[in-house]
Amino acid sequence: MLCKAAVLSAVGLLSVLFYKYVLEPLRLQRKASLPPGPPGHWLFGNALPGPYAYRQYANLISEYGPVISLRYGRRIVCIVGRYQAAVDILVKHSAETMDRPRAVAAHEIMSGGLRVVLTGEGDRIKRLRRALHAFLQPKVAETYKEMQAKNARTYVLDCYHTPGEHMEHAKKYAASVVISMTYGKTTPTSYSDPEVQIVNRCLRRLGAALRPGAHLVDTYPFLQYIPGYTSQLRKYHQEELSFFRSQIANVKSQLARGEAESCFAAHLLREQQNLQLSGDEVAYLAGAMFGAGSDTTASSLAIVSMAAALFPEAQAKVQAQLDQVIGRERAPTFDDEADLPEVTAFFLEASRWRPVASGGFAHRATKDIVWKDYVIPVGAEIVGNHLAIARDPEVYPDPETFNPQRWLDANRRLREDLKFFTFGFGRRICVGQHVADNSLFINTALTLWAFNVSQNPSAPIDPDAFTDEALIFPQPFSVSFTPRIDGLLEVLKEGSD
Ligand code: HEM
Repeated sequence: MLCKAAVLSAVGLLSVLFYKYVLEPLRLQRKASLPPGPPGHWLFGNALPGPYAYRQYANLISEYGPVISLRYGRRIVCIVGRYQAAVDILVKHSAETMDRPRAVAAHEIMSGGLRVVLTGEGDRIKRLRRALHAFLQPKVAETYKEMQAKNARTYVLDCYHTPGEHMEHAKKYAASVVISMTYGKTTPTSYSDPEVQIVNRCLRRLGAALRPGAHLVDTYPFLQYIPGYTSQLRKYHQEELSFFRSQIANVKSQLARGEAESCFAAHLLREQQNLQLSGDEVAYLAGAMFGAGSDTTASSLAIVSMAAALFPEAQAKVQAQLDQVIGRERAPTFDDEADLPEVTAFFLEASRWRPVASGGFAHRATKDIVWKDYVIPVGAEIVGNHLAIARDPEVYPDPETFNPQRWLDANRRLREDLKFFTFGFGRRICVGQHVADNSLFINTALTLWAFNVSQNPSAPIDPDAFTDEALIFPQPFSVSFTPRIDGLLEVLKEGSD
């Protein structure tokens, strides 16, 4: 009797697996309405892309059209690679594309389901984003400007003293700003600080877990129930959680002593009831700020320096405006922003030329989405490929050329009608975009005002040498920072008093 039941359960299980992993992929394969894409194996679908996937996808967009579809086993992935298609699919359908695909290893196990950037549609993401908005919306972002300007001056001084370490200085700037905002730490944060090293270790593990094909449990979630199979991933989660909890505990005791600086963690603790957040949601939300805001900003600053060195004529145009508006007796500040459209145009173009989130972050369709003659089926992953969109020749003519002037109108003012998706799409757009834009403005203005940034003739820059990660970073490169201001150190010091 027992034996018969066991056989029946085994047959039942095999039928379910056969349907899920053989019949369902075939059904999806036959769906004539999917956007076009390269042919794949009848059962397994397309081969995983290998290194520099974001470049390969951008090439497929040039070959097959603005939206392509690929199939990896049961997963359908649609890549959106042109501006208007991104507006049509990811902006106009933002309610149906705000979900994230399931990430068993990276999110459910390694992050305990708590990491904001990987959280799917539902009540939790609404609560988390509401809490983030309250702290990062444009009006509140204004209040960080003074701290950002102070750190930007330190960045310029650091580049002056040790130009060979300019990328470390960019990382120090970004880490200092985000840690000051999050935990209220006011002293500069070095990348070698133990706390930063712990967060970076966790982020590296996360990045590795997010690589397609990294963990079999993502394809076969039932594996997580095999005792011991995911114990390493669970250990990583415990390590990260206890670190995030310890940071919150520090702020809690500062609050109890009445010594807490005004910061995101203090705000979350004070408003925890209203925001309806659990203790661990608070810990992870604060911890996630570093992951989301640090390397993104640091990489963007390094790309600005790279572009300045590679394109001296574009740099000179910004400096001409800086000389005219600011002169050389004082340093630019946030108050000058409206009068310095060349500065903004320069960093907007740098962010388009080498988009930090080149591959884009995956969204997931919660309904069938009709686009032109195609249907993106419910459950499909939708990824806006920033690199391909940045190369859309209809929106950015001559897209390979670095040309900040494309962002300005005939009156040399910033164009209202030209946009790029540096910060992503729809209801998952980056919540830190205002803080990030402020960082880019003040650092670009101060750096190009203070220095002529140039290539080192003995070490020419390779403009394509970038890391192969979810957030791309330039490979180390050398630049010279030649002061253009007499008494630079004194002028910088005067403004900061
Ligand atoms: C130049 C710097 C930055 C860039 C290029 C950038 C880019 C992005 C992108 C592309 C996304 C994903 C959007 C999508 O899914 O479509 C994102 C999400 C996010 N960003 Fe940023 N970001 C930057 C700075 C920051 C900063 C400074 C913070 C916080 C202080 C921040 C916090 C976040 C958070 C919390 C999310 C997750 C939002 C969600 O999944 O709902 N970012 N960012």
